[in-house]
Amino acid sequence: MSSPPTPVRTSSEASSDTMGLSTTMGSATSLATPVDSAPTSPSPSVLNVPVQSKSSESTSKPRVAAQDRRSGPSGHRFATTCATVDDPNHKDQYGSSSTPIYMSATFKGLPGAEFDYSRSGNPTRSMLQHHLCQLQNCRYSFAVSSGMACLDVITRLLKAGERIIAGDDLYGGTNRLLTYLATHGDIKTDHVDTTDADKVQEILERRAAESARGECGKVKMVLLETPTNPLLKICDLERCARAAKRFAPEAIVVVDNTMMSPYLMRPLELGIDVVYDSGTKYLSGHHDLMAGVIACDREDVGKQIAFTVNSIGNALTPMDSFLLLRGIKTLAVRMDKQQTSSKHVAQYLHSLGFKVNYPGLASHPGKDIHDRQASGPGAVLSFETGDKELSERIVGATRLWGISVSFGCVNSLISMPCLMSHASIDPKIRAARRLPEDLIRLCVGIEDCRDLIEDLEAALLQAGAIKRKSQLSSAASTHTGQSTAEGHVAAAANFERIISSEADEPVASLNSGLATASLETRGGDPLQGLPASSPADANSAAMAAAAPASLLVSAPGKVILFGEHAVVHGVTAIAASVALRCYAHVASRADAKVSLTLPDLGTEHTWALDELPWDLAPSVASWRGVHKTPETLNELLHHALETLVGAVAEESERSHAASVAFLYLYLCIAPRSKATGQAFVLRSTLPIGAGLGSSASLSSCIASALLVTHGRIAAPTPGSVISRSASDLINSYAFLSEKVIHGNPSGVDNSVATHGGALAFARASSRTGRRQNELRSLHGFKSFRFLLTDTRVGRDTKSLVAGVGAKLTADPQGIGATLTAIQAIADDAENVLGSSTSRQAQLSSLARLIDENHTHLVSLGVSHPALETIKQTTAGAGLSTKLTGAGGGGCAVTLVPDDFEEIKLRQLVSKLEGQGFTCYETLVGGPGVGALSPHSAVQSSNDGQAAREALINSSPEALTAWADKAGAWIHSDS
Ligand SMILES: Nc1ncnc2c1ncn2[C@@H]1O[C@H](COP(=O)(O)OP(=O)(O)OP(=O)(O)O)[C@@H](O)[C@H]1O
Ligand SMILES: C[C@@](O)(CCO)CC(=O)[O-]
Repeated sequence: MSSPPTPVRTSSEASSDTMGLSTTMGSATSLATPVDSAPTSPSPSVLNVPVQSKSSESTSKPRVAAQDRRSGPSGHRFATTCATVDDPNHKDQYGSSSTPIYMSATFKGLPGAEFDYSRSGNPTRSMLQHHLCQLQNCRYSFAVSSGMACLDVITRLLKAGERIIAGDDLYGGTNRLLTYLATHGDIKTDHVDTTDADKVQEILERRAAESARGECGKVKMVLLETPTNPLLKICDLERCARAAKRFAPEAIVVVDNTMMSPYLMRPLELGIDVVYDSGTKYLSGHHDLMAGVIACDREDVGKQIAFTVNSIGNALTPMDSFLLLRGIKTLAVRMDKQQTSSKHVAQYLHSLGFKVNYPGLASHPGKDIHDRQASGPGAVLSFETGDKELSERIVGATRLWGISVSFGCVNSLISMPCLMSHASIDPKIRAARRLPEDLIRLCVGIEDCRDLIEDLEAALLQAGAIKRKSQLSSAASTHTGQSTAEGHVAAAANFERIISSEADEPVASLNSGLATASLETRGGDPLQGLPASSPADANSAAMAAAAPASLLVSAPGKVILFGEHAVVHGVTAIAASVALRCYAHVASRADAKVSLTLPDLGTEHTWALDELPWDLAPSVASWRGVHKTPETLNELLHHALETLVGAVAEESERSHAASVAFLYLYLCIAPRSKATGQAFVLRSTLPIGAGLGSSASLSSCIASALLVTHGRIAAPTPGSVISRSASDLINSYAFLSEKVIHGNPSGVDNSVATHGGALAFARASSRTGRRQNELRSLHGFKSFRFLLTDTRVGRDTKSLVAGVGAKLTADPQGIGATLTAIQAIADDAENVLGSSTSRQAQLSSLARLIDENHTHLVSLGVSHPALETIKQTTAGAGLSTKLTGAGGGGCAVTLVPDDFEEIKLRQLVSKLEGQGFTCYETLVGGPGVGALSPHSAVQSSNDGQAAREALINSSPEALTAWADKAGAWIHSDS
C-alpha cells in the first residue's frame, strides 16, 4: 500500500458549511460548485458528478446480459466501469494509479472547504461513492459501516407510528432490527410473503384503508429483497413498487440488493426508490472488511440520508473505503466465475434429487420474474436434505467449503442458516415462515468448480446423504477422467440420494440392527402415485390396492429390568414385554376427514384432510427402493401439528402429545394423493405415564395401523406372521412417534412394544463409540415372575430424561461413572440369564442386581418417596425392587422368586394397595405388535364396528378379555 499522498486541493473544492454537515460535494448536481455558491443547508453526501441519469424507459427493459450492461457517463460496459476508478473532479496530484487513503480525521483549511472532518466527508470515501454512482446509474451514493448500518440509516426516514411492510424470509439481522424498531420506536412491520405481489398489494390496500380510518399509521416503507436469503424466493420488484406507489404513495420502496450486486440487478431502474447492498459481500468480495452502500436517485430522500449518515457518524472509514473500492474493480469478473460455478453446483445437487433453491434452475418457480429483472441467478443457492442432523454432518464434512456466515467471498462457504445467519429468529417464527431447519446454504466462490463439486460429493458420501450406485452401473462412468465441471455434474449419475429424512441405514440400525430390504415393505412411491416400474413396485402397488379398510392392532407395554435412563446415553438396557397392551382400531370414513378418538383421555379430534399441512410432510419421492423412514423429527411439521392440534381443542398435555404424534405419523405414512377418510380409536389397558411404556405401545399401534391401511406393509392374512422387515418398519415409525411424545427416547420401549419378548438393547452413541444400535433377543426370561406396583404418582418421562441429560452435562465424570456401573449391571444380568447356573443362583443374582441398579437410579435423581416406600415394603417381605421406566413416580418392579409363597404375595399386595398403590402381577416376554385376523367375526362384520365399540366402551380388564376372544391374532415374527 502506498503511503498516503498529500491530499489534493483543487479550486473546485467547496468550503465547509456552517453546520458541519457534509461538505464533500457541494451541490447535488455539480462537483465543481464554486466556493461562493456552496450550499448553506445540509447537502447530500453524494458524488456530484453528472452521471448518466436514469432513463425512464429503462424501467421495463428486458434485462441485458450482465457483461453487456453499460454504466457510467462513459457508457462503458459494466466490467470496464468496475475496473476504471476515475473521478475527473478529484484527480490525484501525483497521478497515483490507486486511490490514496486519506487517513486523516480532520482537514485543515478555511471554513467551507470541501473536506473538514472525516465523519462528514473524506476524499477516499468520496472516490468510492463517486464510483458507486457510476455503477448504479444514480446521483446519490453513501458508504457506511455495514449492510445493517444501511438499514439503520434508511429506517431513520420513518417516524414513530409509521409502518413498514417487509418480507417474511429475511436475513436474521434485518429481522432483529425491525423487531427492535417495533418495540423501541413504535415503527411496526407487517411481514408478508413479498414473493407474492398480490399479498403485498393486499396488505398495502388494507393498511391504506385502516390508516384512512385512523386505525393505524401510514405505511412509509416497503422493504423488499430478491432473491430472498436463504430460500432464494423471487419478489417481483416492479409489481410491488407499482402497488406501493398506488396505495402508499408516500412510502419509499427499498430493496436489499446484496444477493445480486449492481452487476446483476439495478433495482433503481425498476422503479425502486432506495437500494442498499451489504458491501461486505460481493462488492468487496474478500471478506476482509465490513461495509454497506446505499444508492438512490431521489433528491429529497438523498438529502435526508446524507443528513442522517453525517449525524449518526457511521460513514465508512478511509481504509475500508479504499479496500471496498479495490474489491469493486473485480466485481464483474468474480461474479461471472462464481455464478458459472453455482450453476454447476446447483445442477449437480438437483440431479442427485435434492430440493435445490436456485433461480438458475429451470425448475425454479420464480425464474421468469427473476430473469426479467436481473441478468443472472447469482452465486448463492440452498438445498434441503430432509434431516437437520444429516445437514449438520454434511456441513461438518466439507473441507474446501468454509463454514461461515455471510456470502459473496472469493472463497466458497457453506452454512446452515437456522443455526447461523438466521439463528436470531425465534424457532417458532422460523417454523411459521417455513424456513427448513435442515436447509444448507452454499455461497460459491472462485475456486475450480471441479474441486468444489468433488469436495461436496465427498461430504455427502461421508455424511450418508448419497451412496454410490451398484458397482455395475457406476463402473461405466466414474469420476476418473472427468476434466470439466460439466463432466463432474454428469458424474452425479454414479450416485443416488439416500433420502436423509427417511434414511434406511440409521433407522434400521436404530431399532433393529437390520438394514433389510423386503418386498413386503416396499413403499412404491405412494404419495407421488407414480406408476409401478419394477417387480417390487408392482408388489407394493398390489399391497396398496389390497390394504384393508378396517383393522384392529395391538402392542404390549414393557418393563425395564436394568438400564433405564442410562440407555439414553448408550448403556445397555434389559427389558421385556408385559401382558398389558394398547389397541388401535381404524375404519374408513365416508367423508374426507380423519378422526382420532382417545377414550382413556376423553378426547376426540376430527380434521378435514385439506386442513393438514401436507406441504410439510416428508417427501417420499424415493420410497421406491429399500423402505425408508424419517430418522429425525421434522421441526417444521412438528410445530405446525402442535399448532393445528392446539387450535382445535383445549385438551390435556397427554392428549395433545398423543394427537400430535398420531398426526405426525399420519402425514408421514398416508399418501396425500390417495388419502381418504379414516376413523381411529386408540386405547390402553396399561396405566398411562406409569413407566410401563404406554407411549411406545401406543406408537407401535399407530404405526402399524397406518402402515397396513396405507399399503406400506402387507395386510395380515390368516396363518401368516408380521415379517421381521415389516416390524422393523413399524418400529422405525413408532420411534418417531416416541420422539414426538417424549423428546429423547432411547428406542428401547418401542423396540419391545414392536418386537415383543425380552431383549438387550443399546443405542448408537457418541459417548460409547457404538456406531449402530444393537438389539439381542434374550431367552429364558419368560419364566420369571414380576410384581409391578404403580405409585399412581404422575410424572413426565420427557422432563425426567432431560433432567438426567442435564446432570450428565454438568458432571460428566460423576454421572459417567454411574453409567459405567449400570452398564456392568446390565452385562452381568445378560450373562446370568444366559448362564447355565442354577435357577436359585440366577434369581439371587438378579435380585442383587435389581437393588444395585435402583441405588444408581436414586443417585441419578429419578426416584420418588412413593417408590422408596414400595421398596421398603417389599424388602420387608424379603424381595428386591427397583423403579422401572422413567421413575419420578410411576411403577416399581419386584422380582418374585419361584418359591415365594402365594399367601405371602397376597399379603404383600394388600399391604401395598393399602398404602394407596396399584399392583399388577405380570408375566413378561409375550408377543409384540399384532393384528386381528381379517377373518375374525368382529373384524369382518360391519367394518369392525364391534371392535370400535369395544375399544371405546370397555373397561381395561373387559377389553383385554374381549380382545383375547375376538379371533386369531397375527403377531410379529420376532
Ligand atoms: N391410551 C392412551 N391414549 C392417549 N395417549 C396415550 C395413551 N397411552 C399413552 N399415551 C401417550 O403417552 C404419554 C405417556 O408416555 P410416557 O412416556 O410419559 O409414559 P409411559 O410410556 O407410560 O412410561 P415410560 O416412558 O416411563 O415407560 C401420554 O402422556 C400420552 O401422550
Ligand atoms: C427413561 C427411559 O430410559 C425409559 C422410559 O421407559 C427413557 C428411554 O429409554 O427412552
